[in-house]
Amino acid sequence: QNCPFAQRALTSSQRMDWARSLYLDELRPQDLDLYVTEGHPGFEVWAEADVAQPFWDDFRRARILLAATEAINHKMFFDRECNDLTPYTNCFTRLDVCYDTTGLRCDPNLRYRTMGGTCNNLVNPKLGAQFSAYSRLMAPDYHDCLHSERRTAIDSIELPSPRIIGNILAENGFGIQQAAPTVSVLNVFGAFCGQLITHDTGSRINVQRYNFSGPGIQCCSQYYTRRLSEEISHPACKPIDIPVNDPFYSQFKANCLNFVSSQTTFSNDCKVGPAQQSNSVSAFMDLTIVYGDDQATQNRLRSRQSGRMITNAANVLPETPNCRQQPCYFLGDVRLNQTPMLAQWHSLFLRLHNLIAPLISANDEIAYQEGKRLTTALYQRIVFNEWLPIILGQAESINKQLTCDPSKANCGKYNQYVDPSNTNEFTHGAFRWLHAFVPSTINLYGPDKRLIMSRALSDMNSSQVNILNGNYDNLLRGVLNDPVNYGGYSPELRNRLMKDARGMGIDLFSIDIKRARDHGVPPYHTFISTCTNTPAQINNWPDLDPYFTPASLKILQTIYKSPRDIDLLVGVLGERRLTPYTILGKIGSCIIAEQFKRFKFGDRFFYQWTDGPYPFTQPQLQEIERFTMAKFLCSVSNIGSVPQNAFLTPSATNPIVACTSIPKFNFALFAK
Ligand code: HEM
Ligand SMILES: [Ca+2]
Repeated sequence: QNCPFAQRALTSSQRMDWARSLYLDELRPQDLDLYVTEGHPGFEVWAEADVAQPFWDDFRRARILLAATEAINHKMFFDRECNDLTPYTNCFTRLDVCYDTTGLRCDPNLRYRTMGGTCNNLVNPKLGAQFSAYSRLMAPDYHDCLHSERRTAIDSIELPSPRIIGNILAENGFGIQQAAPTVSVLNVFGAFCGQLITHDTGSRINVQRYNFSGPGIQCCSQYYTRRLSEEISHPACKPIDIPVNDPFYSQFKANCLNFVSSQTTFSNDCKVGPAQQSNSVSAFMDLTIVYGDDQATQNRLRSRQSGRMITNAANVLPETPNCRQQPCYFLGDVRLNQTPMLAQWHSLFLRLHNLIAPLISANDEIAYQEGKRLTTALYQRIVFNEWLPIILGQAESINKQLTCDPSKANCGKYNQYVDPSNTNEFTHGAFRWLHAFVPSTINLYGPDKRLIMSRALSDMNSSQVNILNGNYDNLLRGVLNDPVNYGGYSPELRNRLMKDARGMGIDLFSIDIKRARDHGVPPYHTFISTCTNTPAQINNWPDLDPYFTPASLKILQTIYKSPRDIDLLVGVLGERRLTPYTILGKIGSCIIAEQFKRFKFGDRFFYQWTDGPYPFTQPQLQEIERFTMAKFLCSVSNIGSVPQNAFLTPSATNPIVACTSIPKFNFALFAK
């Protein structure tokens, strides 16, 4: 290949200069007061988890690679369409800074998944593994082709502030169309299942000081009255502007919301190019939220007796006093203390594991590994066969081979060329749409359906250990009974999330929109051609008629200058529903279905595969296919009765059934 600039390959000191010019990972000690401290709204988000040294080194080298790309870009090659680099990337591939995947020796016959997801894909053992990059369905849309935020299609001026977009949408219920109330709809329990899958497969982290775990970066002045000037703020700062007349924040005179760019890393093909964000957990649906991504976490969680994992006296989750809100729980994922509903989902799997493991073997190691394998299989089974048909619609889910009956239909097979990574468009775009359906209040009901407690979302996390330890079944009844919220992002999430003592919190909607822009997620219209399989030209507002109702289009026109500007999530929230009963439209369901295809066909250890190194036997597989969420809940709680389909609100078509009428899972088939 002709590499016209090869002789100009960057020396290591030049690369360091560029890295310094970006200045993203080191700060002077005197800048320390720029960090968020306890008591700030959103402290929980900005105070980051520990990152092990080798990953820090990766992050730093990735910045150098990006700096090199930037230098090439400025001096030589990109056009405005970001096209020109592609033919030359091979000239720059081995900048000797990428991690070495050849150093990973994978045993193709290994019976169990590795910690953190390495060696699942034998062609590229890092694909989908902890700390690899989020992948993409489309080329990123950065204004400078590399890392800066997208701008309007019309005059290349900044897009409207996410807060202003949120304020307009809030007045219009976020454009969300109401489902027919006469049928069962997704319940709160089902919404939090989405969050569980999210946390299993994705976790971006903010840029932080190099090799330093502590408070996160602050981009606004104290009390959030203004953004810090660029000279004194951290280069990773991208604060969100709040209008002075904001209906909520004006009472605090707050004009700035903290926002820090995500940590970037090497692209999965290790080539020069635009910024790629790091995913700090394994992207596989392998229950890393329960078992952890690394050996140290796993060791901390195992009891070393009959394969069981440790738990607290109430058999909810292990507790620790060493946390920001004391006491709190711990398990495989650090985010579990966000709400009792999320913690409870973790607890359900912990209980299931502890029920299964001792029945498999008396040998601790065998019981643990086999218990983990079966628990993970049962999780995949309920997500693909019960949860997805509700989210995507039964027909779509079957059509895409996501939901299937292995004894009757062709369920497809593992494909090593399917990239299992989590895509930016899914995690930082479409899948956050369920945030809009989280209710503002959570209710707890006793066995006699009596209301026992009703709590605003923003008041729950500080006392969640009390709530969950004492009210396990009451909380479960609440989330199973109550429907999701159809009014759009609730004020609890838009104003009071992780609030400070004054009651001022952060705005999840603004963060979601800003995050997608920070990650280069392209706007809504770019997905139309791919998702509809027909070339679509979206140049004028009427071109969007097939995708939005006239009322929704009118709102969008008040927000954006061009139909080519619409943030992906805003489009997904407002687009026409596929059927009156689904909560997604064409583009949203297309992006989500594509991701679940990757989670299934890109996972060498997916439970249905019969040709892997260690498949389930036919009788075992048949028993797994008989597992349901209702059976799961009856096995690990004392609620006594459940909605037949536990992800849907009870109704005439989804009656509440007694646990005694549900056949038990035959664990004997799995004994070793
Ligand atoms: C009370 C409920 C919830 C709260 C308070 C919450 C809060 C958050 C926060 C603070 C973030 C990080 C935002 C950022 O800095 O970019 C986040 C990320 C995310 N949330 Fe939620 N969330 C909730 C429920 C859900 C649910 C039900 C879903 C269902 C799909 C969901 C999906 C996601 C996704 C996909 C991400 C991105 C994860 C990643 O980093 O890979 N969340 N959420
Ligand atoms: Ca995982």
